[in-house]
Amino acid sequence: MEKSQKILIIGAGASGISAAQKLLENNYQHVFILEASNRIGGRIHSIPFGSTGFKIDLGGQWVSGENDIYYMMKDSFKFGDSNLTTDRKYFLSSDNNELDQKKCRKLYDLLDEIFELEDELSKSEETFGQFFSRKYYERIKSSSFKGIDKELADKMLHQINTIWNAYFGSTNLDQVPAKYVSTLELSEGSEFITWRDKGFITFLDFLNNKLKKEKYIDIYDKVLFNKKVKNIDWSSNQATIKCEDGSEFLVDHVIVTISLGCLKKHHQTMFTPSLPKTKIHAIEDIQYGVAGKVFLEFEENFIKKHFPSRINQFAMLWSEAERNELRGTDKKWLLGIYSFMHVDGSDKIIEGFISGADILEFESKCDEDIIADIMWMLENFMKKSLERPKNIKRSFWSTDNNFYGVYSFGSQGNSVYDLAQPLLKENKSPILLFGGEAADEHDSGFVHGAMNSGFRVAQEIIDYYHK
Ligand SMILES: Cc1cc2nc3c(=O)[nH]c(=O)nc-3n(C[C@H](O)[C@H](O)[C@H](O)COP(=O)(O)OP(=O)(O)OC[C@H]3O[C@@H](n4cnc5c(N)ncnc54)[C@H](O)[C@@H]3O)c2cc1C
Repeated sequence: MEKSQKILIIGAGASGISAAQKLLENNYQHVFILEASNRIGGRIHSIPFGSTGFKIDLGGQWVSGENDIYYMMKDSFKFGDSNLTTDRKYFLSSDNNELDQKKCRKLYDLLDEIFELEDELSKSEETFGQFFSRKYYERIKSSSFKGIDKELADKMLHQINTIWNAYFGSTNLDQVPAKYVSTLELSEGSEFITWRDKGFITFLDFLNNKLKKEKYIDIYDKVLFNKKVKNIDWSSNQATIKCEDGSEFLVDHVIVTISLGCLKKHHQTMFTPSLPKTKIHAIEDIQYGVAGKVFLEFEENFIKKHFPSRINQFAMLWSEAERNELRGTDKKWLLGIYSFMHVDGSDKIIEGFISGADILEFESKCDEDIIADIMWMLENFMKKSLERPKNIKRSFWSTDNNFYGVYSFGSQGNSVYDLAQPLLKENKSPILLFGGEAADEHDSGFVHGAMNSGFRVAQEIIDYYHK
């Protein structure tokens, strides 16, 4: 049975494509997507890089554990694994001393150990920054850490903080409540399952191909590109959507999947009438983070050439004095790089993941300056002159006004639930529905959270008509 209701989805990211797939699969014929940019994927952005055409991911990259995406695709796609384990990570210091890697790894492992204190985290009134550093210094007083000097411990704490900040998108771990961390659910299996040379876009292509096979419908044909929505008038029984280019649409249901960053920035002008107080409170309460990535392609396998065998990731440990010195310069963004890692399936590309506070500095510099800063740092830490990369590619999530950042974090109380609630007309018809990663109660921040939020909003419409 074909269903005639007009459904408009705003945003062609993982959430919007998943919502469209489910609705089209359920015979809703009049489904279309307005997308502000000229591409599918949103915060999934897989692009060919370097001389081999290998696809890197500037946004969502790893399937984090054996989650719903993994199970959906494991029989049809051969996943890889980045194997970013502690025993394959190498730590560098800029003074002349070779660091004792065993000691470094022992300290580094506290990253997971303290994270696993779920019960204590859930009862704590501290920020995660306070909780983590308190536990960290308590732990290293124990006899098993005998012989580890304070300076090394301080350097490692900075490295671990950088990783956590990149993970949450925070600029400072005092933004993250300890309680919130206790609510995070990790799936079984590696957190770094990869798409090898294909990129995360493979997942959206998979959803599309599934529908093409079942219903002969191409979801991508349903996307209208370069349509930036300016206003959604939901005062009548149907909603009127106005785009920046002057086009207008009259529909029965609107599914909003734009990033929390966009909602924070635009909700006041985007909705007529304004959103209810609980929704606004949720938008303001859930935090939205920043982070970045830089990919470098070298002539040779950089890690293999300069590090012991089996190493696939290296990190810079900065002393407090070095950090203070760098903070006064335009190179301060380097302090946010938590490591450079190999990219599964490519020998010549390395990837740096950058957290926080100085991301705007990173995004505002030109490629040549970014390379110069990185080479300055690497030569300083590795104490030799190094070959320059032949290609660079990096992300600009924070300054891109279709995103304003990377992912949501730190919600407290009922905010995610409130954000996810549909807004109903008097006849109980859900006129405004809210998807997007930030509106997923279990896995916000992740692609599988975005996917599930898309399936959820589609189901809300299906259920309404089913009743
Ligand atoms: C650097 C980075 C690394 C990440 N790493 C991982 C990872 O390894 N694993 C993982 O699972 N997740 C990761 N994520 C998170 C994951 O990518 C996102 O949670 C997910 O892709 C979000 O999907 P979405 O559909 O909710 O939103 P989006 O992908 O943001 O989709 C929303 C779409 O709306 C469009 N839009 C915005 N405003 C308007 C408007 N006014 N009108 C019309 N269209 C508009 C945007 O252009 C966008 O295409 C990462 C994200 C980033 C940025």
